[in-house]
Amino acid sequence: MMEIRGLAYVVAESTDVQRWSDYARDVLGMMATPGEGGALQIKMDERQFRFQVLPGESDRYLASGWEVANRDAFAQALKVLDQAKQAYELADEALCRQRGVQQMAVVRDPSGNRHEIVWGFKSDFKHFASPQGVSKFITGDYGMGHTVLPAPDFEATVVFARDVLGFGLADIYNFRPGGDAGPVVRIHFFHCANGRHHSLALAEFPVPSGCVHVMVEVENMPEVGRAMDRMKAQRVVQTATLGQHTNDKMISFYMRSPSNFDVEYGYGGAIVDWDKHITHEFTQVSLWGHDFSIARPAEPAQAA
Ligand SMILES: Cc1ccc(O)c(O)c1CC[C@@H]1C(=O)CC[C@]2(C)C(=O)CC[C@@H]12
Ligand SMILES: [Fe+2]
Repeated sequence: MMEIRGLAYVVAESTDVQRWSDYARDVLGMMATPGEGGALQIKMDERQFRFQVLPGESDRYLASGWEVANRDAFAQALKVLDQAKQAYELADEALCRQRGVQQMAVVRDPSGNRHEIVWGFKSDFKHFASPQGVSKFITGDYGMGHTVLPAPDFEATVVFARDVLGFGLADIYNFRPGGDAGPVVRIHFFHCANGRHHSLALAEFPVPSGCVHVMVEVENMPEVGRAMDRMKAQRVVQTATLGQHTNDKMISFYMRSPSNFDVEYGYGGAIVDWDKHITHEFTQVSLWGHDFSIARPAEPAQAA
């Protein structure tokens, strides 16, 4: 078994790193500092970064960083990859230095998403002091949050998440974008070895930016409200209204990021005891709120 402890970081590509820097500081309330080779380090806790933004030709999501506990757990992860006959690359020293880790194995899932399995993060443990006075982000043992990735090759990608990366299925949502009678788009929510309800979700549709959204969590409701005010003040596009999810009970809103995936900004995510959890299918996205239609283009008119 591979034992992933949490989502360590995400990597994005940007044609305008300054825009990401402004977004991180002015909207997310995180610290942004220039790193090596024009990379931007976005800090939300005692780690050097949780978002790494690389200058490039496009505005998209590049990779998810998954952390195992130590060298032994990493060796075990490589054993799992070998046994699964899963192709992987060990990152060279330069890449390990850029991400600030001891070792990294890079794999692509069947839908083409890049996963970086890492151990041994490097940090100066510099205090996180939010430029917007955000009290704190919920990270630590729970990882930095969750990521929702496109999985057009759904069956194979779900098997990869479960049998290769070792994620457990928390619950299932069969999304019917066209209404109750319409076709089903599956979304599976996966947990790793922490109490966060999901660290990864796989959605059965392609996404040009490479990611549906990344969720970050703050410690109280006022911080969510204040983030909404900053989103408005900076004219960032909101993609869903405030609401509360049925599965993880998170109260959150959604907005666009400069790399064209969304950021879900939330509070109050449930902490799950996996020995007691029962996997199920839920049929409502939210207990209240979460209007995703605010940013969706209108249905194209039927051709005559
Ligand atoms: C359903 C759900 C539970 C917990 C979450 O953290 C969460 O983000 C979601 C929503 C998943 C999904 C999405 O992110 C993109 C827009 C989607 C497909 C919808 O329009 C409904 C469900 C949404
Ligand atoms: Fe989410």
